[in-house]
Formats: sequence, C-alpha cells, structure tokens
Amino acid sequence: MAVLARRIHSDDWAPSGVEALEANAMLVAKSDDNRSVIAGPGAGKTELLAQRAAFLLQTGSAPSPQRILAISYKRDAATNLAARVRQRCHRTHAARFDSMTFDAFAKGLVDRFGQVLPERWRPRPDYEIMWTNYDLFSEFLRRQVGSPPASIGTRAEIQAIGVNAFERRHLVGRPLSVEGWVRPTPAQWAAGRFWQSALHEGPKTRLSFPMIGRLAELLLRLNPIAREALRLTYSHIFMDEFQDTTQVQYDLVKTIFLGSNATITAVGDNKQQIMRWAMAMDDPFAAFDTDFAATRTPLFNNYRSSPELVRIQHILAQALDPGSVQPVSKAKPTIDGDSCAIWDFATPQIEAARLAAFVAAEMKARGLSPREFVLLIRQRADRYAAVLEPAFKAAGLALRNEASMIGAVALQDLLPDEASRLMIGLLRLATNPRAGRYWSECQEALSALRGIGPDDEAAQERFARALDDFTIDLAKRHPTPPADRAAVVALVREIVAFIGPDRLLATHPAYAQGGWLGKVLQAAVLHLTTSAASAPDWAAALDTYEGVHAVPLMTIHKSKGLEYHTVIFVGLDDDAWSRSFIEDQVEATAGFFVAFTRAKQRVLFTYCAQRGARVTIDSFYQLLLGCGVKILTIR
Ligand SMILES: Nc1ncnc2c1ncn2[C@@H]1O[C@H](COP(=O)(O)OP(=O)(O)OP(=O)(O)O)[C@@H](O)[C@H]1O
Repeated sequence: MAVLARRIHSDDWAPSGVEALEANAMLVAKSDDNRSVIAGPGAGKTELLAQRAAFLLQTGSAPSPQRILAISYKRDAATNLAARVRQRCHRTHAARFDSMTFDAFAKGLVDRFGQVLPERWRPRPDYEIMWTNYDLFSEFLRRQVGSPPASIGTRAEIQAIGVNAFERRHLVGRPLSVEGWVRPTPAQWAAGRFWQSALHEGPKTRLSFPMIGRLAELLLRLNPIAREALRLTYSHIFMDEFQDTTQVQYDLVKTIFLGSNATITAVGDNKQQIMRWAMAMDDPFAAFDTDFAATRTPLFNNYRSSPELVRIQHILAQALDPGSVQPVSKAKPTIDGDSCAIWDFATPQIEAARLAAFVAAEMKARGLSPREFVLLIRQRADRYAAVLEPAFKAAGLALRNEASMIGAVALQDLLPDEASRLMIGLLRLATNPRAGRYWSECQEALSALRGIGPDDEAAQERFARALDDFTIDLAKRHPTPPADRAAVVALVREIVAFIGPDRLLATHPAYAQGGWLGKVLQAAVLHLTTSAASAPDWAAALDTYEGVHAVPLMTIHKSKGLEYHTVIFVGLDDDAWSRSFIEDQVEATAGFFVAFTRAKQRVLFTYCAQRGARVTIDSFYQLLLGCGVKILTIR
C-alpha cells in the first residue's frame, strides 16, 4: 500500500486498506465535532479510528505539531490501533499518533507532574504498583485499619463495609478533595487511612492503577499549566472500547479536555461490556453525550461474520439490548453445513480427540492455518489444556495455552510486548534471507526509540547501516539457534544492548515499575530456550516462540477485539459459568456474546456432563436453541 506524505484535500481523501467505509463511518472519519459511535461486533469501530487518524493527519485537519491521542483499555488494543495507523499513513504522519492505555497515560502524568501534588497526596518518586484484590481489601478492613475515632464511628461500622464496594465506592469512587475528607463517614475514614498508608507509610509508596488515575485527575485539576500543555499538545482524542471506561478514567478525560478545543471520538459496544467487575461505568456513552454534547452515530454493517452468524448474533444481542438493530453482513459465507452447533461428548478425552481430528481435517480441506482457529474457555485454562494438548499432539497439531505463565509473565502478555517483539524482529531480520517486512519494522521502531526523527534522512541512513552491520554480524556468529539456556542468556543480552535498555525504560515508563523489564526479559529467555530446544533451524525456533503453527487456547477476556475463522467454545456448562452468571448475569451474557462474535464463519460449543450441569446457564441454551442451533451427540 503506497502511503503519501503530501497533504490531501479533504474532498479528495479516500480510505486506504479497505474498499469503502459505510456512509456513517465516513461521516465520523471526517467529522469536526465530538462523536459517540455505538456499533456491534465487527462493525469496523477500530478500523474507523484508524481511518479517521489517516484523514486527520493526511488532510492537515490535525495540524502539525499537534498530535492525536488514542486511549484504549488494554495494551494489545493500543498496539493494534497504532499498527493499523502505521499501515495507513506515511511515517511522518504516524509519528504524530500516540496510542496508549489509560493506565499508561495516567501513570505518565503522575510520573511527570506528581511531585507538585499537595503533600497529603504526593507519592514518593520511586513508587511501586500495587495489585489489589478482594483479600487485600478484606484484610485491610477486617484487621489492619482498626477502630476509627469515636467522633467518626465504631469498629462495627468499619467491619460492616462491603469489601467489594470499598474500592469502587469509597477509595476511588469520587475525585479526590485537596483537604481529604473533612467530616468523614466511617467508610471514608477507612478509605483515607488506606490512601495515607499507601502513600506515606512503609518503605515505598504503593499505588494501584485506579489510585494513580485519581491522583492524575487531582494534579491536572490543581495545575492549569499542565492541563493547558495537554490541551495544546492534542487536537483530537480517540477512545476505543469506550463501554469499559471506568469513572476514574472518565473523570480524568473530563478534567483535561472538557471545555477545550480538542475533538473527541468515542467508539464501543455496550453489549460487549465485560469489565463491570473492573469498575466500568454503567453507561459511559450517555454521560459522554451529555457532558461533551456528542453526536451519536450508529454503524450498520458487520464486516467480520457470515450472514448466518450475524443472524444468530442479532438474537443474542437482543437479549442484551432489545432495541438493537440487525446489522448487514458484508462477509461471504465460505463453509457448507451448520454455522453453529452444540456438540455433546461423553468424556473430556473423547471431546479432545474429536476436536483435534475436526481441526486437522478442516485445516486440510480448506487450507486454513492453525491460527485461524481458537479454543476459548471461560477460566482455568490449565485444566482444559492438560486434556486437550496431548489429543492435538496425537492428531499432529500443536495446541498452545496462551494463558500459561512463563516465569512471572503470561505468554499472552509476552508475545505483544515491545521488548520481546523487537528481539524476535531482530532475530528474524538476521536469520531470514527474505526479511523485508522485519527490516522496515526494526528500522522504524528502533530509530524511534533512538529519537531519530522520521524526516532526518541522514541520521536514518546512518542508523540503517548500523542495523545492517549488527544483524549481519549476529547471523555470522549465531548460524543456528542457541543450544542451552546460557547461550540464550548471552544472545538476549547482546540484542538488548543493541536496542538499549535505557531507551526502552525512557520510552515505556511501565518497564521501570516493579522490575517489569527484567521480568519480561527473563520470560523471553525462558521461552526462547524452550522454543529453540528441539528446533532444527532459526525459522522453526522463532515460529515456535511466536506460536505460528499452534492453535491458540485462551480465555474469553483475552479474545476481545480478535477474530478467527472458527471459534470453538469448550465447556458451555455450569462448572465454568455459574459463579459469574450468579454474580452478574448481564456481564456473563456479554462475555458469551463476545466469545460468539469473534467468529467469521463458524462457532462450536462443547458440553460434557462430567464437567458440570447446564441448569444455571439454561438461558444460554434456550437462546441458542431459539436461533435454530442444534445439539448433536458426538461419539
Ligand atoms: N470498511 C471496511 N471494509 C472492509 N473490511 C472492514 C471494514 N472495516 C473493518 N473491516 C474488517 O472487519 C473486521 C472487524 O473490524 P474491527 O476490528 O475494526 O471491528 P470492531 O467493530 O472494532 O469489532 P469488535 O467490537 O467486534 O472487536 C476486521 O477484519 C477489519 O479489517
């Protein structure tokens, strides 16, 4: 795809990489007002943001030196969007597109400006990230916090605070007040004690990301110069997966950009709201439309799924939102037979063997790669992988549990990690004679890390020579994959020295916290050691590292935003679902909907009575049966 650096007139602008945008998507891409786009799965919401970035940058509607800020909920969504913009725009344009997670955005603000917070709220500079959970808050409320002063309340009142509500409602429920809580209720007193102990007691300050979000909001509220700097930097703001926005995140955006000249585009799908447990707001779109006078613009197409799957999706969607409109499928059906079925098995072993045989046969018949299939599970991936992996191996296929831990890092987090990707990119470039794609990726990413501007042609050329020298030398000295862990450690050290650990730390602040870079590199060493162990050559070792030839097994949460030819949902039963179903039926149904809508052509559900009944989640079965989906007994 040829991408141009010269400016295009807005009347002449056309989307690139896709044939066309539907009329409303085109309106939003070119709009100059705040917009909220609520559209179903596969409607091209992320694609729309990438196209809008291209429009704004290519036509000069986001004038240099101003930038576009895209904030996503998850790291892989942020990486995915940045990659789409790089594909569609010239690098001088893409360099003005900042894509990051909310957490990274808020943390960057606290790292830069946190020391000017009033003393009560000021973290110590080398603060650590605190990972909170039910047990931590329960221990705090039930044991550590003790009794409040008599003027505030009693110990019994503290003991009566619900653990689940403590964080959401009291600790980070509202914007912080400079003086703290003046006449606190017992719950506010406990929240105040939690804050003060996290900030000022113990060897280091320890903050959770929601707490960091609240501090970021406070410091921008108190510091008009910092707020103005952000307003001048960013002319346009994008928010993807907006349905998952928390009150903390929303308040931060509001404090910075409400009343500014920045134009905000928020896209998402209420029916895919699966982060309510992580404090997502009830209806962030309604708040956004009101506060920012945003124009709501729906989309009507589905570019991902076949017409038959879209028909079923629509019935599921109505269970979540009776007013939802049936989208128009723009994807061609490519399979014969049922697009969706429920397969009943007598035992998990028979299930594993039949699924492996099915995937092997489908790959052969349709020329599909293993990564066009996914096995989704609700939770406890290890338990399923223990039975499924050997069966897939027996069928000549690799199945990989991408939720498994490699040292301190989950495999599904290691693979998209910047340091790991750069390392694999450099190895591919050094060891593959046809590595054109890796050359441009490495050149682009590494020169950006070195602060070489895309327009500085002389410096770009000098760096290109350094990159060639390094990779030619690397290939000479390592013609075959390393034989043992010591050799991998030496190799990774060499590559990281070329990338520059200080540059990584300076560009990605999250690496500095809690020794994250060290953990990622240790995981990369472990994973490369096992990937290289039985590989005949470099290509095979790197393919194994990236899982190119393996069918992925992952949780529904991890599958969000992704798409596959065939989705196999293993274990549609009470054992996997009843807890989440009883806790929050809407969120459980949204999770079910997310899993279903990842498929382009086919969805299979499996059931095995040995694992659990299907009584609590009967409504899922009734929904599917109501769509005409059949239950088949497979022997
Ligand atoms: N205008 C378009 N023309 C053709 N294909 C498109 C178009 N827009 C998006 N697509 C393709 O459709 C698929 C879904 O797009 P995208 O991921 O942007 O959807 P989404 O609305 O963000 O989906 P979800 O909410 O389900 O994650 C992708 O494969 C994308 O490349």
